[in-house]
Amino acid sequence: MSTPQNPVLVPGSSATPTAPDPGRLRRPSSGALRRFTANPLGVVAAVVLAVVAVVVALAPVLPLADPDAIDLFGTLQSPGAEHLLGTDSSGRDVLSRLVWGGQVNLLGALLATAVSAVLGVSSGLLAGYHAGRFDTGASWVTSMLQALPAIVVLLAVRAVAGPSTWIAMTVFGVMLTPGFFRIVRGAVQAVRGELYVDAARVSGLSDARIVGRHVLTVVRAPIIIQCARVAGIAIAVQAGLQFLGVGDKSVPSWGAMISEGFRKLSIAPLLVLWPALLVGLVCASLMLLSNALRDALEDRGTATGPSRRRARAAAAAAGPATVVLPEQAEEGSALDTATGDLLTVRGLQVAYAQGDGGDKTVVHGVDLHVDSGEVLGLVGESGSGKTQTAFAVLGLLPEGGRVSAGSIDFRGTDLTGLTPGQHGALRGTDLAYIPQEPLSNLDPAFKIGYQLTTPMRLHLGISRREAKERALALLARVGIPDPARTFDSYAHEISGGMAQRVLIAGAISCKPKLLIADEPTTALDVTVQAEVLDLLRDLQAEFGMGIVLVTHNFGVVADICDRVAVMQHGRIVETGAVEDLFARPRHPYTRTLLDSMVEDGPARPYPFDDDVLRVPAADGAEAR
Ligand SMILES: Nc1ncnc2c1ncn2[C@@H]1O[C@H](COP(=O)(O)OP(=O)(O)OP(=O)(O)O)[C@@H](O)[C@H]1O
Repeated sequence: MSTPQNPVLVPGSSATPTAPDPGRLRRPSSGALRRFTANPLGVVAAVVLAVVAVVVALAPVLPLADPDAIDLFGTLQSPGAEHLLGTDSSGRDVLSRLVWGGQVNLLGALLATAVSAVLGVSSGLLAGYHAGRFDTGASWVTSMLQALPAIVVLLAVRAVAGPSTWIAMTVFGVMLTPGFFRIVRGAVQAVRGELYVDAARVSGLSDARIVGRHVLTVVRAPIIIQCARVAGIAIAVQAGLQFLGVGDKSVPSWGAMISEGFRKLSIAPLLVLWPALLVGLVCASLMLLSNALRDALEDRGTATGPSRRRARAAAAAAGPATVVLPEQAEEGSALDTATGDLLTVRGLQVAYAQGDGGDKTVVHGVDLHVDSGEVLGLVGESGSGKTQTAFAVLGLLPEGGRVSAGSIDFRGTDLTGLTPGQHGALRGTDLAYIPQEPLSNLDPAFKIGYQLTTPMRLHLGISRREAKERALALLARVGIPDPARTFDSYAHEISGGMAQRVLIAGAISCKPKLLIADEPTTALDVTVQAEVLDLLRDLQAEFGMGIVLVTHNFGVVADICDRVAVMQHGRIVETGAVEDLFARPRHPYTRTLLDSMVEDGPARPYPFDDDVLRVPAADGAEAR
């Protein structure tokens, strides 16, 4: 198995909120609104911003004086009935110029925010989700942008492109891209390592859907917060440029008004007060709003605990309740060329590209065979290559891994010749997977019901209501005592055993032809282990599917498997019917594994004859 990944978190700073722990976040809900309205500072800030935005937007229809009308006989007037906030050194109405100036400043800030959000979020999503060269290139570009002094760049742009506020704010938006990029990239990298994302992949969801469904949910809150912060920064910088006289002087602006008021400070101190007050008020409100949003959106309550991938252990997520959909399941088969055999693996090699240009082969010429309705145990100690073999069949080898030789014949089609898209179309339908860590394979941001019904609706094109009915039926079938309640629960609200049943429900929902279960009981306590094995056995009999059960536990093999293949160092060293192999293990490695099982004791009593089970213990005495 590969090394667990740690989430890449972005260090917090005034302009850069930390990327959230995806395991901690849940979907923004009405609770977020409640938390937000409970924060008086946030509410006041939102009201202030709303009032300013509405007044500025209504400038053309409000009964305001012409902001550019010069009155040389009425300069520097104090506030009065005719000019509520007085006049400037050219006799222009200050209130009118403030309101009209807001259009330039607020729209400029909006432009900068939109540019930086669109560029930063899209590049962050791509870099975080796909990594590789784009990540390297985008990280390099954003580092370079961060190193550039924004004001100097904006002055240079002014010199080259003229005083246009829109050009300046577009460039400034590009310069603010790294903030969004780093937040999103960090969050996506953390989410990408989550098992529930692999689960979604196995359930047949496309990358775009996975990003939309699992990834954007996690980064939504920090993006909103960052938007508020960037808008505040853009207003402040814009006003600063206008103050320096490098803005567009043909239209009123807050910065230019501050500049003029500053020059007349000794004779008309109020002139600087109004625009400075407005800039301060808007910037402070944006900051307070972003803090309130952070508190409201990121306070999701109960933690589910860190859940990091155990290599690429992907899980079968959800599909339709095929207990009531046998005909669709048959039609849903992506392979039309079925033969009598289900899975035949010949000479399978899995290799990983190494930094020195060479290959590291981790699976060496594995041969396997599984018939429909047969349960094959794939046994071996940790690192023997069981999971790599299973992932090769699923088409989910981790980055850098590939099938370097051999064939995987699944119902008459060689899976090694399929494109990733074709292989993906089989996952969640003909091929299903049950993982080892059930809770980690459920997205903490979504209710169980949503996770069950979404792939169901995708694969079968059924309505939300129909999908719910089928999901409830399926939950009942796998032995969930209160399906409706579990349907409406989050992952952290159910036990590990229930989570495993939910995943089994998802895995069998498309009536798969082949189910690969990777140590499906390891994370469960002994009683629940037995129940889950019983369930698997019942479902296998009911659906007639083939099962490959990856395990290191011969007790589990004895409990449920028909045949067993023993792996060591990436090779199958022995294979045979379970009874034969238990009675007459031929390979020394198999004997060692059996001996260790005998010492530990079986998971529970074997389902077959006592005589068969007597295997020689290490000291030569018979043991079971
Ligand atoms: N991403 C990877 N890059 C290189 N080698 C890898 C990678 N993932 C796994 N391996 C190697 O492949 C070999 C087989 O690993 P695999 O995960 O199949 O073992 P396993 O039998 O499933 O063990 P476990 O029971 O611990 O999961 C190991 O030697 C492991 O180091």
